[in-house]
Amino acid sequence: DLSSLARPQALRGGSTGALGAHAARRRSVQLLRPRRPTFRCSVEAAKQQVQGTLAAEAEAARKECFGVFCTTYDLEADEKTKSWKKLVNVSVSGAAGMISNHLLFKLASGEVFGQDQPIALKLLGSERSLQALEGVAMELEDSLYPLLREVSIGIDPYVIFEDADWALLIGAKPRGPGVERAALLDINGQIFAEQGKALNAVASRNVKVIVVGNPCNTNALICLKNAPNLPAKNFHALTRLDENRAKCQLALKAGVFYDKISNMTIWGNHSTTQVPDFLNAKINGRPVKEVIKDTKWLEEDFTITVQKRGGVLIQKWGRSSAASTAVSIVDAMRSLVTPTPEGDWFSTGVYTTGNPYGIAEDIVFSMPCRSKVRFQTEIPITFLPDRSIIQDGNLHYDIIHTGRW
Ligand SMILES: NC(=O)C1=CN([C@@H]2O[C@H](COP(=O)(O)OP(=O)(O)OC[C@H]3O[C@@H](n4cnc5c(N)ncnc54)[C@H](OP(=O)(O)O)[C@@H]3O)[C@@H](O)[C@H]2O)C=CC1
Ligand SMILES: O=C([O-])CC(=O)C(=O)O
Repeated sequence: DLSSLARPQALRGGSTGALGAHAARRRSVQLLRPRRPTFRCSVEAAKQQVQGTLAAEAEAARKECFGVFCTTYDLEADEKTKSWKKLVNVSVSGAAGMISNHLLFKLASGEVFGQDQPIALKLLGSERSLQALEGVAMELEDSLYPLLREVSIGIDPYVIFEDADWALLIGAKPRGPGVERAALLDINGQIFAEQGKALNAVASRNVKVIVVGNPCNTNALICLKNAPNLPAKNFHALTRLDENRAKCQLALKAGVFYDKISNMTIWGNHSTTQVPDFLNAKINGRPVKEVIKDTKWLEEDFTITVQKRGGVLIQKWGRSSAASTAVSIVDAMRSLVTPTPEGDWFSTGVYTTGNPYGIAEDIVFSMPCRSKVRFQTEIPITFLPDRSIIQDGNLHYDIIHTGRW
């Protein structure tokens, strides 16, 4: 039914309607399927009953899909796409914010999942950001990413997190100059309680959650505690930016390119209390202390530089890191879905229960992890503490990833 395909664009109006029609042709619709049924929470359903207007219908249509992304397609009918994997649903909160503005385009380009993985982006905003969110979705339309098959925008986490395979929880107030991240807890904590409940209710049972909004360790804990039906091991607090910063500083001091730095652990919180572990890190496969003889620099300057890097950046730029954070989210996701190179590891904030390091139970704490991918389907990531790999004080914590990536 072509009329139902065109309808959401016509209702939304504006110049993207024409682009939608163009893109529908470009994608050469071979097989038409009915549109997916619209999921509405009871509040929204009640609102629409009361209003009963075209505007409400347009709103509902817009929450389901956006513009050109309402076009139906059949990947199997096209030679180029028929070997592609099943669509992956990625929900992103704070989607109109600075970090997302970098991240969404990386996700859509295939940087994380590869060139045979089509993707649906479900973007969560708020009343205040809905216009901006439309702008973001329009830019995604205009980018013509072949892998980006669906985009929906909305303000209800119960809608946007439905069937999410990944939830990237970015939406939260950032700090300003001179403020510690922990001070954001009063404002931001509640967001993650609500979003945890929503994930618990509607996300894929195997959803992987990366909490970015600060203070991210505590927010991740709040989130997982509100999602008791999801595996706690699937929740992560983003400390990959700290790992990347630490690698950069070691490379700078050693005079090597940063790809020579490995085994970099960030222990603890994404805060000024974190411990970037130079004792177990390596440069060209050698312990850092064999390469960098300046112990004072390692023990004092290096640690403080990494701990305070975010704050210094805010002082200089007037706002917090956005592009490098987006890069680190991509790195963190890629590390979860690809086998970690032999002997190396990466850092992520994980739920500590059952950890092999003696870290207090029942918190979210960054530690070294490894990922093993076995290409099986729909089996959750499992953390298996493996004491046999603990050598020479190089502790790490295995993630056996058996998802479909
Ligand atoms: N873990 C890490 O390594 C890093 C974490 N961060 C954190 O990520 C978060 C997002 O940063 P960034 O994208 O730069 O921020 P932006 O201000 O650009 O966007 C944040 C989004 O969060 C939403 N939000 C929810 N509540 C509030 C609030 N009370 N005040 C303002 N915005 C709110 C807004 O979206 P809407 O209106 O749609 O809800 C807004 O668009 C921050 O908490 C920041 O501290 C930043 C860098 C690194
Ligand atoms: O410093 C901030 O507030 C933002 C952030 O978490 C970082 O850049 O590490």
